[in-house]
Amino acid sequence: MSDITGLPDGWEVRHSNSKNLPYYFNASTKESRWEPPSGTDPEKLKAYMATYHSGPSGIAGLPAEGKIRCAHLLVKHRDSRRPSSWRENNITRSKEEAIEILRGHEQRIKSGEIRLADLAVSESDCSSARKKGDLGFFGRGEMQKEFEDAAFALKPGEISSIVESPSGVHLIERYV
Ligand SMILES: O=C(CCc1ccccc1)N[C@H](Cc1nc2ccccc2[nH]1)C(=O)O
Repeated sequence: MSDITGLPDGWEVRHSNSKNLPYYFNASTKESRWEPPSGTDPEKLKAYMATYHSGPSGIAGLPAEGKIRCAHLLVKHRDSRRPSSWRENNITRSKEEAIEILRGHEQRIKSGEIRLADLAVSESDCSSARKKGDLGFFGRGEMQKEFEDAAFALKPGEISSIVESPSGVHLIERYV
């Protein structure tokens, strides 16, 4: 059993956005359920939920358990889910062209010439551009899977390689 959550080994608490409710998920068996599994220590679980799942940012602005904070720079292309943005009403570039553009941004960022946040303001096709690409805190289950997996694989401070999602191609920087 996990000392932190009180749940049996392998089980974790996740957040259902659609129902805005916590649910219980076993990553190895892929089981999920609305009620804690048998073998849970109810007092430990109650304390854990009170601390980490009390609201979007948990206690005192700390990220609620399982939440991370990222910024990203998105370049859309004609096959993006929504090939339009604040930058360009009708985006017709190909995915290959989008990747080339993002490679250029990646070189400038990784050489230290400019920060991702400062380039996102003018170059990102996401509405978060006006917030320097900052997406705020999010947990698993809140973003497109390809984006989520890449973001959660980063350590705080790390910048991803080029990540493809239904929205386009991204560079992701994990803050917290
Ligand atoms: O969905 C949004 C808004 C994202 C956002 C989250 C939190 C704060 C501000 C913006 N924008 C889409 C483009 C887009 N697709 C994404 C997929 C994953 C992460 C960020 C993304 N941004 C679009 O503009 O088409």
